[in-house]
Amino acid sequence: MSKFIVRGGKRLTGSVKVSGAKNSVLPIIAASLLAEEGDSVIVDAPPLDDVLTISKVLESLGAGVTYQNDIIQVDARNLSTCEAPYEWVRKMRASFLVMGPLLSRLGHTRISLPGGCAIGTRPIDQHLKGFEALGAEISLGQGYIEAKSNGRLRGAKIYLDVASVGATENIMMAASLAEGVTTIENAAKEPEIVDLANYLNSMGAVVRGAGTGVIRIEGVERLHGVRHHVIPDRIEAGTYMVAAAITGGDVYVEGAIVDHLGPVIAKLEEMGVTIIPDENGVRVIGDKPLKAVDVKTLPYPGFPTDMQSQMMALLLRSEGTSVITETVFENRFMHVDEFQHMNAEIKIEGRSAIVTGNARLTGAKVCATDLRAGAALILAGLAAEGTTEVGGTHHIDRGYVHLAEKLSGLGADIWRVTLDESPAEAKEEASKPETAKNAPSRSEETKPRFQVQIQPTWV
Ligand SMILES: CC(=O)N[C@H]1[C@@H](OP(=O)(O)OP(=O)(O)OC[C@H]2O[C@@H](n3ccc(=O)[nH]c3=O)[C@H](O)[C@@H]2O)O[C@H](CO)[C@@H](O)[C@@H]1O
Ligand SMILES: C=C(OP(=O)(O)O)C(=O)O
Repeated sequence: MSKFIVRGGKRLTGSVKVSGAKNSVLPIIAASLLAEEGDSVIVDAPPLDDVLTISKVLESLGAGVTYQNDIIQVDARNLSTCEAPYEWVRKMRASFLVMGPLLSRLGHTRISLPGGCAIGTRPIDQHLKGFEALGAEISLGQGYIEAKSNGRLRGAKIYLDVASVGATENIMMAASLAEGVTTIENAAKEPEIVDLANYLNSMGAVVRGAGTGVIRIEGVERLHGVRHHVIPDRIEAGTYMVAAAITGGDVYVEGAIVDHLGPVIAKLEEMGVTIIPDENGVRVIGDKPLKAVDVKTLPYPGFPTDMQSQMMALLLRSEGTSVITETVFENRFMHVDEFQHMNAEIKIEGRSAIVTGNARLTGAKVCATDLRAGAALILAGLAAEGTTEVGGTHHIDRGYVHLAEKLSGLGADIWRVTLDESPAEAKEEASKPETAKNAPSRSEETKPRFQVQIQPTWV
């Protein structure tokens, strides 16, 4: 077990490079299961724990997976089973994204039910509704979902009750090998959907309209492996933009795609942060007092729920009172309690949080309740007086590549320590994959973690 130690008060300056997008690479790796010929080569794959998890799911299905220098290579020519085991699916909800590819390629799949998590119950009814519309028979039992089709899936018109990112992706992948045309109405429009559609199209699929509310997929008989570059992570980019603003700094976020960050940039500008975009990234300068603003999370192109907690950290430092309304997940204010340990004044009223600005944040021992909450606590720590200790680092490792290193590179006083384990933690450690278990001590995050831990068994 480890934690991040942050000593606040440093103004961040310099340049930080954004890694490949977690939420793109996960469905793209899953989609590689559709390639019956050739290897899939995925470039700019970030070395994250979630990437390891989905790779392990693919290996458990019989695919060959190697990882080196941010490139994942998948050989899915010969799959040995259609069953994705609990052991890996339980670690990460996005593992469920293998269901669409397996169903359409093999006509049968059995996957452990993904659980709820700290941010909400996260049902999968829209995924299943889509598979059923394509002709699959779905059954549930013993914690598993089974889907079977009699021959090829058949194209259908599917209206999603919620514009779910995962359901749109799963249905797009399943429909790519179906017979005939599928249309997804009220589809999610996130940039990661467009990245997946581009990937599928270069594999030989015919997907049109990704990025709009209606996606049309013309099924084909076979797909093949291709080389693909993953888009930069807009949430990681947004997190560093907030890091610059919260420390009154001047940071160039290299690789940030301005078009993907519209609502984040709009809110930062409304607060008085200076944003200077160019073709390779965006410069963020916190040179003025911060104004309070209201924020409402929405599906893309609205303000991303994955930036809500980081924005809350920043609003704590603004002049005035702000209201944050979370409309995407029903339980995504768990970080409020943790912020309160740092002297923040925040009141929850239904789906809104009333954030009192001008907080004199003080360092405290806090715990990441989910991935973005962890990042937000670190951001608050950067602006707090004294030392903040952020536990629950396994959440942060799911989605941020070398977070402490990147922030240190900007002048932050942050490092990582390994703690002695209690018996319960040792048990949890024992259930981790061998590669992670045998990892060298993470006494300080000075080395690329993923390569140290994972490469030996993957390559
Ligand atoms: C790996 C990945 O890409 N994760 C992202 C993805 O998660 P994920 O794909 O799980 O999120 P969804 O877009 O599916 O969820 C959005 C909302 O729809 C609901 N819902 C979803 C599916 C369903 O079948 N029924 C249903 O009711 C969810 O409970 C939630 O309230 O989009 C979220 C919303 O932008 C982001 O926070 C996550 O970072
Ligand atoms: C909620 C997130 O991811 P996931 O859907 O993988 O849990 C996130 O990236 O903030």
